[in-house]
Amino acid sequence: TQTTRPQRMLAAVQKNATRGDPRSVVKAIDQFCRQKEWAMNVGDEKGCILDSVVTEVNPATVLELGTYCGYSTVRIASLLPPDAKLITLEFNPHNAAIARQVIAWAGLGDKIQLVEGASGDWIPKMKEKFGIETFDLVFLDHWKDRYLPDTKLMEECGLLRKGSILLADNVISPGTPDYLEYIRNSPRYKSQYFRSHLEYTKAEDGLEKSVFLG
Ligand SMILES: CNc1ncnc2c1ncn2[C@@H]1O[C@H](/C=C/CNC(=O)c2cc(-c3ccc(F)cc3)cc(O)c2O)[C@H](F)[C@H]1O
Ligand SMILES: [Mg+2]
Repeated sequence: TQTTRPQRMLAAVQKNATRGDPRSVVKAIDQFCRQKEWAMNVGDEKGCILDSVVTEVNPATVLELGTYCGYSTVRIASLLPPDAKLITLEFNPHNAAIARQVIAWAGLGDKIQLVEGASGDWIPKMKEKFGIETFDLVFLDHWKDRYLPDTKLMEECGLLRKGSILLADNVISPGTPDYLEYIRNSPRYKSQYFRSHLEYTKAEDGLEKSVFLG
């Protein structure tokens, strides 16, 4: 029977990456996507920008919206300090099942909490379910028309503090026009665009980094 792309991506990790070595997992996925099949991971070029933001913020609490197969989850978690926690939300059960295995292969299971469910349902429960006060870093990479409503929801739920960083993928391709318009014009954020390319292609894309000013 036919396999899915996430299943083929996981097979590439299990074949080419070393257990317990997150960077080899990242490398195996990038190689798969360059040589075999394109997939919507943040990728190696934008991934370097992601790495530099994670390293600069050195977050104790991270929220990722949209796990997919866990590429950016592993990339972020591999750079976190010892007691840091990363919560990643994924509402497609098949994607979640693949991502759990990618995360396990990388040996990062104790740093990452993958929650199978929708951001809209889980953002309001972060405090009561996970004892999270606020997030130091949020990586937005789920449905592009949900970036803005979920950002407003995080504000309303008090999950952002003065200095919290939002990092949004795909603000050019596929694009998140309503989010960009809001975040760049709101007096509550200071934003910066990091120009790059759509993963594994020459098309333009970039990451928008925004600091919540409180
Ligand atoms: C809405 N709330 C959600 N809660 C939990 N998990 C969710 C939620 N919404 C989606 N998910 C989960 O998050 C993932 C969705 C990622 C969507 N990503 C993209 O579409 C995306 C698209 C391109 C792209 C660019 C050009 C082109 F020609 C074709 C594609 C590039 C990118 O880097 C992307 O990230 C996952 F699949 C979904 O189950
Ligand atoms: Mg993306």
